[in-house]
Amino acid sequence: MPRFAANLSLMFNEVPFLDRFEAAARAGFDAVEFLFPYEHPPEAIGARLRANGLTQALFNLPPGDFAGGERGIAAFPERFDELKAGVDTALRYAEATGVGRLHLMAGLAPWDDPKAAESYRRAVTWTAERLAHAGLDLVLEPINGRNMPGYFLNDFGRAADLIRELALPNLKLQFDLYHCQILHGDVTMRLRALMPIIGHVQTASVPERHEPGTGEMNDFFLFDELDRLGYRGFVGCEYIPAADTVAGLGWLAAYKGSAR
Ligand SMILES: O=C(O)C(=O)CO
Repeated sequence: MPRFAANLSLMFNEVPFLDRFEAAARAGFDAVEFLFPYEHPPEAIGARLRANGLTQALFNLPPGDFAGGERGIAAFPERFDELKAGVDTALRYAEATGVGRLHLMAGLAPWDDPKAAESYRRAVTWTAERLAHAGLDLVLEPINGRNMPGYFLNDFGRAADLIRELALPNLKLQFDLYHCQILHGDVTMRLRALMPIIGHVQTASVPERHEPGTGEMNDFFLFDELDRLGYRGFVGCEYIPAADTVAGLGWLAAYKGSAR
């Protein structure tokens, strides 16, 4: 059975961020992920992880002004120095949390803009090499345009091509089952084709981005498929609970009960 990580940016919003670690552990999770930790000191995050026996599965590198609408800066050549400083910041959090992989967001820019494309390649290469020295993977995630209009990396094939072309050993794909279904469909076949380069998986129901098992996909089949394909990483539960987070965890109990 895959190892599920609660996404603390979307789940357990009933309590303040730092209290979500305990809430996730009490609900039965042994791993967590979140978008950004940067409003809290690294030591505070590390302490919550340790106090609750949790593993940090993933978080994102600094994305620019997220509250102001930015969704990453890697595609902007004039932001390269800021990106490099952000990597240093993220590495302090990586050390405090023991995380094994970080996600680099691209930004809102057209894929066919040559300046954006060149900037993205340079940022990805530089960041992956920097993270390699710290023993970390870098993951890239295609994101659908309904949730993030104008996002640069909005195609799984393009992401896979870039990862294969750069051929950096610690550069991998973040495969969100939800984004894949919305962007392309045929999720199982894409999992099979891309498994050798997948470094992290996320899940949510389609179309509402709620609990797995509540939408158009057979999420349990996909979780079983991850096992069949030998995936040993985490599955981040990056979904918006339909109501109360804990009340909505019936899907996890049902899946655990059905899994061999
Ligand atoms: O928006 C998403 O799906 C993300 O995972 C951003 O990191």
